[in-house]
Amino acid sequence: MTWLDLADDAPFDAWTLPYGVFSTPGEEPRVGVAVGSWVLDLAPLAAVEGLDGAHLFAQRTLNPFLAAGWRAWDAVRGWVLELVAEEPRRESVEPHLVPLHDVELHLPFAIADYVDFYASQTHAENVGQLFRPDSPALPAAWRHLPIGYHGRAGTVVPSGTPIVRPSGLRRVGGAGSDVEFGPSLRLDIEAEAGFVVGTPSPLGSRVPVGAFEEHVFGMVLVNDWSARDIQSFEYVPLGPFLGKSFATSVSPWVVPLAALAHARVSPPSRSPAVADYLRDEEPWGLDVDFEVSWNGTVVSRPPLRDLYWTPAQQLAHMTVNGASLRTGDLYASGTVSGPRPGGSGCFLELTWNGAEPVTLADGSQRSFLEDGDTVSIIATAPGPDGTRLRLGEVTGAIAPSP
Ligand SMILES: O=C(O)/C=C/C(=O)CC(=O)CC(=O)O
Ligand SMILES: [Ca+2]
Ligand SMILES: [Mg+2]
Repeated sequence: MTWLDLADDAPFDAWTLPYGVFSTPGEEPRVGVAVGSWVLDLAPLAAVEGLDGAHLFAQRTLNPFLAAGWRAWDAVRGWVLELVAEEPRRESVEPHLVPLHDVELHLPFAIADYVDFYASQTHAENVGQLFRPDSPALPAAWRHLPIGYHGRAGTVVPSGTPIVRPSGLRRVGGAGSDVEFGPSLRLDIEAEAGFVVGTPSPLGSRVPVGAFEEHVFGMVLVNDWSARDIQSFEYVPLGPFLGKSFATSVSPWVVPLAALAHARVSPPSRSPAVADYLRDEEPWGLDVDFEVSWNGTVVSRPPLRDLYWTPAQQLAHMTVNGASLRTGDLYASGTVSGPRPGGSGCFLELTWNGAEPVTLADGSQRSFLEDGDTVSIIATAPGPDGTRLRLGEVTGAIAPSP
């Protein structure tokens, strides 16, 4: 399938071909595609090949390429697939392969708006029980529409950025205790899939479920860091605010939707029947498996396939009121927690709000994040011919409160 010599443990294969922004010492950041253990430097290669639109790659963000639309995305992916598949191209391609370990990776696109959903039924039921023990586990609207909130686009950071422990007002001793200001004592993660909008839509128009592939370019891995103590004190009635806006990490490589063709599955059946604008004819459930490591110990494997609302429905919902889309909009699935044990997408659920700490490989116990802790989230999905694709990694370490 490729003339490249790909090690079994290489970060990527010759099919996923994710896009990112990289730089080498002394050179400007620019667009590349990851293949095996290399980055394909697209701008000079496109220039050599006389490709239309080579300028889209000599850029510090993916946004110009994202804005070029789905025909351009398809054409460039087709070209890159040829480059790595056809032996006669080897001579012209090889000079433009940069070893991944020699590059610095940047935020891949300038984030326009950031939305976060709440689409995992298991997660919503668990958080409902923990935060609102006297109410039904699922909010009344949950099965009718994909519940979400608007996050803070300016604090979306690339994988590897240190996460400074946030401070805020919270009740240290639980319900009824005094309100105190200080560093969060319940700092958590949320493993999510993020979807990247390429093609914008005008204000006042709706994007139907069926137009998902025309507007959304691809997927990133997201860690929506969450300060549970700050969040649970502040969130009624407007939802998450400072408990989540301090940082959201994304993986540096954007996996095009086209690479996920073999991962598509039917979403779970829904009852009651969904409103017309949310009806999905094409299955956009995704069989992506996440793996969450805490200081190197794998603590959970959340599955995306059970997500109640697909990214296609989330896009239709975000725009049904006429809200416009912009190139670079990011919307995340919501915490991915599977219905079976071992599938928790956050530590709030994994440790049942700290009541059931986990033991890491070094023997230490954890309920929430301590300073110096590192969390890494990776994901895989089915690829062509029974292969398993690696979809990258999002990682971050906790820095102490200043
Ligand atoms: O139910 C709540 O009050 C809060 C829920 C969350 O913290 C989850 C959230 O950010 C959305 C998600 O990731 O599923
Ligand atoms: Ca979230
Ligand atoms: Mg966040």
